[in-house]
Amino acid sequence: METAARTAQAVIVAIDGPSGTGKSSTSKAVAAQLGLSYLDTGAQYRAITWWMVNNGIDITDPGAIAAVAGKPDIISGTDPSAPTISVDGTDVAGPIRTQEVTSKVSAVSAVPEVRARITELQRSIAAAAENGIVVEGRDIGTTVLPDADLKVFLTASAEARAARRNGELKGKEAADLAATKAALIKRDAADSSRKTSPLAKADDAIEVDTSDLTLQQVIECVVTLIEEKRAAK
Ligand SMILES: Nc1ncnc2c1ncn2[C@@H]1O[C@H](COP(=O)(O)OP(=O)(O)O)[C@@H](O)[C@H]1O
Ligand SMILES: Nc1ccn([C@H]2C[C@H](O)[C@@H](COP(=O)(O)OP(=O)(O)O)O2)c(=O)n1
Repeated sequence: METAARTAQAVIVAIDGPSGTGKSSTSKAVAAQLGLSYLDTGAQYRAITWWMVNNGIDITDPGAIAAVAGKPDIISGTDPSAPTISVDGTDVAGPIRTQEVTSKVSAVSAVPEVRARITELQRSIAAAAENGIVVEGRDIGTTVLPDADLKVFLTASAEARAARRNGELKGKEAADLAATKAALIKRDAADSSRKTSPLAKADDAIEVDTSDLTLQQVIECVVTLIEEKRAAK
């Protein structure tokens, strides 16, 4: 895919970190405030996982996953005020957030053929973003966009992350704090220990612990870091 002609102020921002550290909320708000595109790469891995489940693929069999990894057509809308995700023309924004998909996404996203496919998609979306883009995930700074202008790695205590996730689930699905925390820790361990592009902080990423910060403080911190990068360009 061709690289779009970029505006002078275009910046590529990579935001990585484990679940519940504030990647999505921060990235969306920062992108909206600065007029950048926004890409939720976790939603893409969730979308391919949803497709595997929906098509009866045995997700305990990496060979079976690899064989069909190229089949689903995944399209991400990158407007931060209304991000979208579809698979083969179906809007899957809701179905990709179920506990079933959440419990299976680490296994699917560990398969190298899945990562190669989704990484290529992510790079072409970033290359087409004329005004720049905020891309959030697990391996953006290390693997997908190693030349990003700014890399941020968000962290937070498991307690803070579980409490945030439970706040979202309340009323929808059973929300037991200990169970949420255990599931988060299990997913972090799987995502950090896989062979192909695991969850990791890039050497040149700036680490921000969000445990005791409000969302607004994290947003302001990232906006300031981007403005510093833009001024130095
Ligand atoms: N600094 C923060 N303080 C309190 N709540 C936060 C903070 N950052 C995010 N949240 C809330 O925590 C939940 C998870 O945030 P999200 O952005 O989805 O994290 P991630 O994308 O890293 O999984 C959301 O409900 C969000 O509003
Ligand atoms: N760049 C990425 C982004 C997500 N993944 C995988 C691993 C994650 O557990 C799942 C889901 O990511 P997502 O960001 O939606 O998860 P949370 O919002 O943090 O719960 O996808 C990945 O392997 N690489």
